[in-house]
Amino acid sequence: MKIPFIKMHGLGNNYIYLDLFKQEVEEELLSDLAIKVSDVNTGIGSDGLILIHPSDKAEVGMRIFNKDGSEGMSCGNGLRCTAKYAYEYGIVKEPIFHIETKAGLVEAEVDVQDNVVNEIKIDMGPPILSRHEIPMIGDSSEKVVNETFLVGENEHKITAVSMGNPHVVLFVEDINHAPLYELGPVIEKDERFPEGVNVEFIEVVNDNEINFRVWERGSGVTQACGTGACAAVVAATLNNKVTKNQEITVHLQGGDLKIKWDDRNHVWMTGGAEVIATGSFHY
Ligand SMILES: N[C@@H](CCC[C@H](N)C(=O)O)C(=O)O
Repeated sequence: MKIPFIKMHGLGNNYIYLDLFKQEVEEELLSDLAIKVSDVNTGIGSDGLILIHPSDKAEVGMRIFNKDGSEGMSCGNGLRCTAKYAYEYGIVKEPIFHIETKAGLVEAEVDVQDNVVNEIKIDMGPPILSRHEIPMIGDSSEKVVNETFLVGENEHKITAVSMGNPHVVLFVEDINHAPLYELGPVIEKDERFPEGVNVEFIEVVNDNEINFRVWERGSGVTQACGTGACAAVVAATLNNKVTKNQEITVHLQGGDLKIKWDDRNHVWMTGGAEVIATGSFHY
């Protein structure tokens, strides 16, 4: 079977995208297909698979599968790439439209010059802060802010935020020494997070800037995570390290995102998206 695809990235967070407006792929194949296309040696090489699909709730829908074949609920970088594709390939005609994800609807606005989408702003909606909704095991339904979290005998301080998908944020002094590979995979699979968790390390540079690294649930280290950058700004605000309702530049490994948690409790993400290649995957 030959499956037409487009490969796109948002700040280096790269996925194989399938346009389900033009083709059908059986549901039972999707998890395995994500694993196969992501393999850098025997596949195309990517952080996972994203489906751009017709929706009865919005102009366009998006589903994300991680590298290990697990399905995520949302993907910030994937949303910007989906928005770019939807506009440039004529699925939508207006610059403001909605995208359906498993976590709900988001609003996208594309900035277009000469029919090319340069920048995309997404209203990611309100962050979810109650422990049970993240979900994280524990007695109270309070927010998880600067909570002591034991890994073996070592104490860490965590803040947990869901942007439709679960994130845990840890503050570090120096981003270049963040224990990504040591703590990332351990916290991702910790039993206190029944659905697993994405793990972010952030260094607050000043009131307007954050340095960021991520270990993603189901994909490991990636160059960027859009929902993670939103969670990072929410966590930094909850810990009084940045001010609410102002735009924060998040420096990810693959580039910068502008994130704002506004007074209406919505998180806004603004950044770019790029096409890498098109082709057919032989499955
Ligand atoms: N890279 C994404 C998030 C992808 C899903 C995540 N790994 C999960 O399982 O929740 C982003 O840009 O947000």
